[in-house]
Amino acid sequence: MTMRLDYLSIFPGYFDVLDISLLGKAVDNGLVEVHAHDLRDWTHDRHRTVDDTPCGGGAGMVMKPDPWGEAFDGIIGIEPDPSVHVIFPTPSGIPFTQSAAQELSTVERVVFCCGRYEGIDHRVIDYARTMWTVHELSLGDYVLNGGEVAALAITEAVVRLIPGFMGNPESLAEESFSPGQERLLEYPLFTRPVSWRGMDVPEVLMSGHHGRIAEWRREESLLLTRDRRPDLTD
Ligand SMILES: Nc1cc(-c2ccc3ccn(Cc4ccccc4)c3c2)n[nH]1
Repeated sequence: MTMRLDYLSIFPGYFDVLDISLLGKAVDNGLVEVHAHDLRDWTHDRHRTVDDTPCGGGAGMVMKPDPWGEAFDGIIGIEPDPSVHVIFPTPSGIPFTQSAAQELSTVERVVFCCGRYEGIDHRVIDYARTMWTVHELSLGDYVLNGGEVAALAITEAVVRLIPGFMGNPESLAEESFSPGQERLLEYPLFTRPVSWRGMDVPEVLMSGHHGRIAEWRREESLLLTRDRRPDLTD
């Protein structure tokens, strides 16, 4: 199946990068179809206005609902369709996780709504919820200037899980946060040269003793996880 990805933003150029590298390959082999749209194409005033002052006062500007509604009508349609997944990256969203990426990788159509300013008029999200399957997602507890970078990160996490996308799917299965993997951080990786600037690859990895190597890797993962992500060891 081909996944269709749409991006609505006042900076559609952010998504030119999707034509490069692995994602570009996914586009070439028909796994995904990418369409970026400029929200200002659905404005009608001379200044192509997309924002206004917040009702109730407060700092900054809020994105007007009208352009979003007209863009939805033009890009998605006016009939409800729960098979369409609409994603609003937002600092107040639920944390985006690998399991959410896993679920989204089976969806046929995803529309990213990338806000700017202080955010989007809430009626836009409320309207979208009456029409499609909506996800308000946060990338983490840090503040971005808009939804575009979050949309790119979510896209990469999702598209790489589409069957047929990654050359060797077994490498996906081994990754941290993959289903079935207990949530451990990745052990340290090494490759040739064996000695580099006075530092050697741990001998066990050169021993050819697969049992000992697996044991060393597990121990390293446990130590790293306990040290950096005690929250994962609950
Ligand atoms: N995880 C995550 C997501 C975002 C995010 C997503 C979309 C938007 C749209 C406007 N902003 C700017 C903003 C900054 C602070 C408070 C409110 C809005 C956004 C930030 N930041 N961090």
